[in-house]
Amino acid sequence: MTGSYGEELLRAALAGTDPDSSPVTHTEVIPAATARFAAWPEWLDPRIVAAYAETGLYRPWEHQIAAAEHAFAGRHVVIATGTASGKSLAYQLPVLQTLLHDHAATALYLAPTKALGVDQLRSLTTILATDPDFTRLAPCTYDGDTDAQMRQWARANSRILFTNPDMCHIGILSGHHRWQQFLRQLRYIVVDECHHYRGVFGAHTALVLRRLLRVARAAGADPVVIAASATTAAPAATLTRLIGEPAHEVTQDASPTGERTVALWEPDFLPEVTGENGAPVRRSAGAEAGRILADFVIEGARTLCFVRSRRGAEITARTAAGLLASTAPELAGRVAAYRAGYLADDRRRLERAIADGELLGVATTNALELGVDISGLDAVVIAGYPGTVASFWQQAGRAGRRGAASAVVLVARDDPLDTYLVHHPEALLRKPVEATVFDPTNPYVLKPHLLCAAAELPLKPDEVARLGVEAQVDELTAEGLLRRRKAGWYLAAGVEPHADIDIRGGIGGQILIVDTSTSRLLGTVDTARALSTVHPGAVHIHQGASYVVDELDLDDGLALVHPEEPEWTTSARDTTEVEVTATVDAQDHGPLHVALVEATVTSQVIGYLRKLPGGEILDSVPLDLPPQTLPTRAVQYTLTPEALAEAGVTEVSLPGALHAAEHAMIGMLPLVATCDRWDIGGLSTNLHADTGLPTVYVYDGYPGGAGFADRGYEAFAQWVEATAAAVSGCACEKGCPSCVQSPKCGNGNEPLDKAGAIAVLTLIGRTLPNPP
Ligand SMILES: Nc1ncnc2c1ncn2[C@@H]1O[C@H](COP(=O)(O)OP(=O)(O)OP(=O)(O)O)[C@@H](O)[C@H]1O
Repeated sequence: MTGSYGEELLRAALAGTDPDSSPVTHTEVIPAATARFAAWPEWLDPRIVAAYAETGLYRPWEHQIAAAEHAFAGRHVVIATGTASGKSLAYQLPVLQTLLHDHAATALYLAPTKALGVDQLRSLTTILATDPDFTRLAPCTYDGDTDAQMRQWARANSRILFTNPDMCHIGILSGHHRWQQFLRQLRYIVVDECHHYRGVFGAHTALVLRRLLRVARAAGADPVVIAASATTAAPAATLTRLIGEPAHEVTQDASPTGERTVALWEPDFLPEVTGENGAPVRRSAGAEAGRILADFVIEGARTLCFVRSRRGAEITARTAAGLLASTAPELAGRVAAYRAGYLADDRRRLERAIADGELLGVATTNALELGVDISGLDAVVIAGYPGTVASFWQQAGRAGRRGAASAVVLVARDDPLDTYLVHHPEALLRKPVEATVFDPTNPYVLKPHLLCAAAELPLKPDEVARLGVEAQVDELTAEGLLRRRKAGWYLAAGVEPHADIDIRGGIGGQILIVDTSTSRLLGTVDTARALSTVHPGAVHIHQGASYVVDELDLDDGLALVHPEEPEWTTSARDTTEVEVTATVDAQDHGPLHVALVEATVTSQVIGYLRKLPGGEILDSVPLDLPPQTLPTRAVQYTLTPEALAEAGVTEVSLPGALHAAEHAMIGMLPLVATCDRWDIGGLSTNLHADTGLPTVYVYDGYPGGAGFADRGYEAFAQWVEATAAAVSGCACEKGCPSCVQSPKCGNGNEPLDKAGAIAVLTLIGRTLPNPP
C-alpha cells in the first residue's frame, strides 16, 4: 500500500496485525472530483446572487441549477446528490426569487428532525441578513418547541416556515381554516432529507403531504414540491409515492470532492470465546473502532467515530483514551464522547472543541450525523453499518469537506448484512439497490388519515374514486365514523381524528414506556411488538441508557421500567403461526413457488433468555402472556421435497436449513429495502397447512404491512442472491451471528443448519429465471 492519505492512516492502524490475516477486506480510493459550474439562472434577481456572494458562494454547480430550474418552472423535483453537495441552494433559489417578487407568496420547509430545521433556518437567516429587502420574508421555526405566542406570530407574519410532518399534521392541517392566508399563497413545499420518510413514518408523512397539497389547492394555491434526498435507488419514484404526483429527479452530482479512501474492516474471531450454541464470536465493532480511533489520533488525524448506542460511544471513547494513556499520554485528554442526552451547553462546547481541533478524536452516536455543522475532519470510523447506504455516506461525509483528502473505515458488526457489505463493496460503494420503502395504501395508516382529510374538507365522490379509496371510505361509513351526504362524505359528529395519529408512533394502540423512578415517559412501542420487547424482565435500551421492565399492563397501555444496567441482555422466546388470508401476487418457477400474500400472524411470547455480552446463555425464564394476532403482508416461498432432496437437503436437515435461510434473509432484507431486521419477522416450516409443502414466510412486523414484504417480493432474486453470498462467504463453520444466527430468534437459534441454508438459497437462485 502506498500513496493516498487514507492508505497511510490505515497502515498505522494495521501496524502490528498479522499481514496474512488482515482485518481489511477492501480498500478503495475514490478519486477527487472537480466542480462543474453552471450560470446563475436568468430569472434570478441580482440581489440574491449578491447575497450568496457575500456569504462566499460565487458560482453554483450544475445540479443545483438543474433542480432549481425544474422547480421554478412549476415541476415537482427531487435532488438526490451526495452529502454536502449544496442541495439547500437548489430549493433556496426558486423560493427566494418567488417570495421576493410576490409579496404575499409563502413557502413551507419540512425536515424529519428539529435539529435539521433549526440548522437550515440558521443558514437561510445568514443569507437574508445580507440585504434589508429580505427581512420581510420573516423565516421562522414552527415546531413542538415554539410557544403559543410565537406560533400566532408565525402564522400571521412568516412567509417561510420551518416545520416537520408532525406539526404540519397537528398544528397546521387540523386547524387549516386559521391558516388560510398562508395556504392560499403557498408556492413551495420543501421536503428535506426525504429518504428519512420510510416504513410507517414514511406512510404517515406521505399522507400528511397529500393532505397538505389538498387543502392548499382548495384554498386556491398550487404548490410545487422540492425534495432533497441522499442518493438512493429511484428518487423520483420515491417522491412520487410520497406526494402521489409525478416528479422529476436530478442525480448528477457536480460538486467537487476530495480524494477519499474507504476501507472495509472485519474484526477477527475471538480466540476461545463461544456464543449461543457454541458459535464463534468476533471482536466487537465498538472495541475495534476504539483501537482504530486511538491509532488515527496518534497520526494527528482529526477523527469522528460513529457508534450505534450511547453506551457504545462512551465505551469506545474510553477504550481509545485508555490506549492513548499508555502509548501517547499527552493525547489521552484529546478524545471524548458526544451523544444526545448531554446538556446543550456541553454539546456546544464539544462541538467547538471538535471544530477548532482541540479535540482530535470523538466517539459519537448519530447525534452528529444530521444538522450539526461540523466538517473538515480527516477521518471517520463507522462502528457497525448504520442501516442504510444514505446514513453511511452522511456519516462518511463528515470528513474531508471541500477538496481535502480523507479516510473512512467501516468496521463490521457480527451481523449478516455487515458481513455481506465488507465482502461485497460494490453493494455499498456503487449504485445502491436499497429503495426508500413505505406504503401509503396500508389501510391501517390510510383510514385514520382519510378521517382527518374528511375533517379538513368533505371527501368528494370524484376524489374518492380518483384515489381508489372507495372500499376504505365505505368501511369508515359502515363504522359510523363518516356520514354520506349529497356532496360527499363528512366526519361524523364528535369524532376528532387528528389527535389519534402519532406520525412517528407506528400503527394502532401504543404502549407507553414509563420510568417509575422519575415518572418520565421514555417512549412508546406498538402494541403488536410490546410483548416481545417490553415483557416483564426485558432489558430495554432507550437512547443508549439501560432499563429493566417491571410490569407490562396491556389494558392500560403501560410498560413500567426502572433504570438498571444488568450484565445481560434479554431476548424473547415465542411461538408463531402464519395463516394466509389472500394471495396478492405469485410466481411459479418449477419446484419453487414465490408469492406476496396477506396473512395473519399469531404469536405468543412464552419466555425469554438472559444472555451475557459474549453470547453465553444465563438461563431461560418462562412467561405467561396472551397470544397476539397481526394482520400483515408476507413474502412466501415453497420448494418441493423432491427438489430439496436433489439439492442435498435431507428430511433431517430440512428444519435447520429452512430456519437458517429464513434468518439470513431477514438479516439481508435491509439491503434492498430501508428497514431494520427488527421491523420484520419470519417463520419456516417443513409442512405448512396452507401450502402442504416446506414453506418460509418473511413478514412485515406492522399491521397491514409497511411495504418491506412488497419490496422483498419485487427484489426477490437480488435478495436471495445476496443472502446466499453472505452465508457462503462467512468464515465460520456451522453458523454464527454474522450469517445465520439471529439476535431476535424466538427459538433460541435452534435448529440451524448453515450448509443446508446454502443449499436452499442456491437452489432458489438456480431456479429463478435470470434477470432481464
Ligand atoms: N456552489 C457552491 N459553491 C461553493 N460552496 C457551496 C456551493 N453550494 C453550496 N455550498 C456550500 O456547501 C455546504 C453544504 O451545503 P448544503 O448544506 O446545502 O449541502 P447538502 O447537500 O444539503 O448537505 P447534506 O447532505 O448534509 O444535506 C454549505 O456550506 C454551502 O454554503
